[in-house]
Order: sequence, then C-alpha cells, then structure tokens
Amino acid sequence: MAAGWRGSGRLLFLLQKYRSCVSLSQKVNQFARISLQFSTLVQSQKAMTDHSQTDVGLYKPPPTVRGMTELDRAAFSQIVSVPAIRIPTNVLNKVVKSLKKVALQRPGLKRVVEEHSEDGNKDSSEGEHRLLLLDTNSITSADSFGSEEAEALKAYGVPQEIQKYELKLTYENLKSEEILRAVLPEGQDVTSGFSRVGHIAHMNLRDHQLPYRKLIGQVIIDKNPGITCVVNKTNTIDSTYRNFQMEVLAGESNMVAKVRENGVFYEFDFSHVYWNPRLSTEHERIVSLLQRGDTVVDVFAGVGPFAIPAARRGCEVLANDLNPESFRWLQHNAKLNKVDRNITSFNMDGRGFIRGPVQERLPALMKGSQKIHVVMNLPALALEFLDAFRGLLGPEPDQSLDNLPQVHCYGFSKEDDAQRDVVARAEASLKTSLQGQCSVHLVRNVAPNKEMMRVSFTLPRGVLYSTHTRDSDVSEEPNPKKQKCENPTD
Ligand SMILES: C[S@@+](CC[C@H](N)C(=O)[O-])C[C@H]1O[C@@H](n2cnc3c(N)ncnc32)[C@H](O)[C@@H]1O
Repeated sequence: MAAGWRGSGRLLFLLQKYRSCVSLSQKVNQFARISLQFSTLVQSQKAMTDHSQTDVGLYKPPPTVRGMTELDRAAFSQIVSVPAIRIPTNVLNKVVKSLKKVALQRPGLKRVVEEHSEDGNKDSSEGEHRLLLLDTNSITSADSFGSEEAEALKAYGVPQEIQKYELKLTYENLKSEEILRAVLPEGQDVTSGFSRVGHIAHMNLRDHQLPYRKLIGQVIIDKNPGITCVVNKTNTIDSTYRNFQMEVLAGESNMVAKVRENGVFYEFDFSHVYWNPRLSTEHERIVSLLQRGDTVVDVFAGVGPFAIPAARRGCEVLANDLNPESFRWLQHNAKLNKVDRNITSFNMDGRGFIRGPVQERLPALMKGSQKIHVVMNLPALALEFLDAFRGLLGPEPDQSLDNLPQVHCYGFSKEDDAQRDVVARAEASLKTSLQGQCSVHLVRNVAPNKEMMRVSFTLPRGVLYSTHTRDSDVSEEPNPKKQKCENPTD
C-alpha cells in the first residue's frame, strides 16, 4: 500500500512537471518521457507486488539454491503444505468454477487431486470426493473465503473446512522470475526480460547478473516454448552495420532466425545484420502510406522490413544497404516472399546510392504521377545524409518534373525539444528551411532522455536544383564527433 501511495505521488509530480512545459513539442517529448517513467513505475510496483506475493515463502525455492551458477533442476524440489477443500465429485466442476479466484495456480500443477487417507493410501470413499488445492496467499483458514465463495459452498452443500495437503513442488512449477530471484544475490535486480527474434532470446544483462548468465540462459529456454537459443549482447558493436556482438548463453548457436512481421516472412543471420522487433509498428505505418505503382527508395534497407512489404503492395523498390550480409539477406527475403522482380537491390554507401542509381532514375520518376517515397532509417546518421540531395539534379530547374519525392528520415535526439532538434538538423543538411513543410513523429522512446524521431517532408525543388552541392562544401565536412554511431541497444 505504502508503495502504491509513493507511486501516485511520483505520478502527480511528473504530471505537474508536464503541465509546466511551455512549447507543444516540449510537451510531446515530456509526455513521452512521463509515459515511460510512469510505465517503469507501474512495472516496478508490479514487481513489488509480485515479490510480496511470493514472499510468503511457500512458493519460494529452497534457500540452498542461492548462488547456484550451474543449473541443478532437482535442487528446486521441495514438499510444501497447501490448504485444500474437499468437494463431492457430483458438484466438482461448479464449485471449482466458483472458487477459481482462490484456487492454486502454478505452472504444470493440477489443482484438483485425489484425496488420500492418513496412511497414504487412496481414501476408501475414492471417486466420491476430490480435493481442490487453494492458494495460500488467499486462503489461510476456513474464514478466509469471501462472501461469494462462502455462498457458493453453502449452495452446493460443501462444508467450509480446510485441510492440509502435502504437495511436491518442482523446478517445473516455478516461474523464471522466482527461480532467478532465488538464485541471484538477494536484493539485486532480477530482470529476465528479453527481445525475441524467431527462436533467439536476446538479453542485455547487467554486470551483477553476468556470473549467472549461463544459468539465466537455460532458465529462459526451459520456461519459454519455442526459444532454443539465448544470447547476451556484449558491450561493443560494429557501429557501421548496427549489428550486435553477442555471446551465446544457452542452447544451439544457430543464429539464422526466421521471423514474421506484419504478415511477412524474413530470414537472416541475427549476428551479422540489424533487426529490431520494436520497429514493426513504424514499418507498418510507412507501408500503409504506399499505393500500388509508387516507387520506394530505401537508402538503409537492412534485410528488407520496409522494402519487402512495399514490393508486396505493388510498389517498385530500390533497396540499398552497405552491409554485404544485409544485402544478401535482403535478396534472399525478396525471393522468399516472391517479390524479387519488384526490388532492385544495391550494396553501396547511402550517399553513393543517392548520387548514383537514384539520381539516374529520378528524372523519369518525377515526370510520372505515382508517388516517390524515400525512406532513410539509420537514426544515428541519416539526417546528415540528407546533404546528398543538394544539387542532385543540377543547377537548372526542369519545371516538367513536378512530382517531388516524399522523404521519411529518422533521427535520434537527446534534446529536450527533440522535434525542433531533428528538424534543425535536417535543415542544416539540406541548407533550406522546412518550417511549415514537414511533419515530425515520435517513433519510440529508445532510452531515458533519448527519442527516435521521424521527419517527413516533400523534398524542396530548391534542394534538388542547386549549385550548392554537397561536393562544393569542402569547408563543411561533417564533424567526425557527430558522425559517431550511438549505443547499439538503439
Ligand atoms: C537501423 S538499420 C535499419 C534497417 C532497416 N531499414 C530496418 O528498419 O530495420 C540501418 C541499416 O543501415 C545500414 N548502413 C549503415 N551505414 C550505411 C551507409 N553508410 N550506407 C548504407 N547503409 C548503411 C546498416 O547496415 C543497417 O542495415
């Protein structure tokens, strides 16, 4: 209860902080942060509640498992005494339904059992009665039943009497969080959360969890059907291709994942390419803007989560990625989804791609009426890559080419006003104002104080036709510090 009040107080404080923000964009950012902090608050309160529930001791594994680094499943077995109620078989189903809130619920455990006599043999009245096992957190004595349950018992003629039942609890009956809380050092955070990529569970363990990493990996496999490999991200990444370096904690070391996102199938080697299940909504959002016959230019395509669904929708796609492995899996996924005819793929640097194959095709596309969408999802750097469009079609505007491309460019921001920050960076690269001509979307909160944003706009004619090409900016090479990629978790 006290935790609940503390939580509400904190929420009130956060909301007051939100009200005091001045600009709309600040409010958007602040609101996103408050939502995150609030959800963290709710999660930690939930964790507290769960903890207090298991704290009664009954479902706690034996204390001897504390500090275990190699999983010994048998060490988790124990006999516990649980409350039970004796129910005639002719009303069993109805009574079990009425008592479902207070019945024992444990993975892999039957809650209705046969009764045994004192000597351990089956009761002589076998077949006439069964025992319903009850949850010790709800029922400790015959008086613990609520009024509805008590009424149901009376109506079915079941005596409101509690007896004890000796129950064998094993590793199989425990939840992963209960196992890890019993094993890891007391009082330290037990996070068993992971991202799922096909058969792979992808974890980001903290330092204090590392000595137990093999055991944690095995527990995740045991408790999550379909997971056959658990990896932990190690602290370094290949910052160019945005893939993680990882250690296999448990299970097979097969890194070729098969996933389905928004109804589309993908296969890829997770250890060599970028894949983030948290982007599925954004992928879908962009794809929903597309019409059959549109052209999609995907500058940082990865293994195809924009390109493949766009091609399936009937668009012509130019898809590029610098990582040879992403390029290979992109082609594989195009074939897998039978859209390889609609996708032309490239393995180039993004700027070279824009100033080469895209430049060649753009005039013809801009003469037509079907939309041209340019997608640039490399949030650590893409805003800076917009300079590649400057002077792309030369200095002389051709008025017959009036179908200007729509650009969807992603960027991370740690600024208080993330919206203003990403627009200002896009404007600096394009060397033109986008005021009133762009929309900005919060894609997701990546970390506390770090947002992934999308700026969408029609590429200004004055940018495409300009003497001010990127190549003429010798004195304006991007600051190498700014070019550095951000944390791999993003
Ligand atoms: C954040 S991932 C996005 C992949 C995919 N579009 C998605 O939404 O999941 C960025 C991709 O850009 C690629 N990349 C990095 N630097 C690049 C560059 N200079 N030119 C082209 N692609 C690049 C990486 O290999 C990676 O696949």
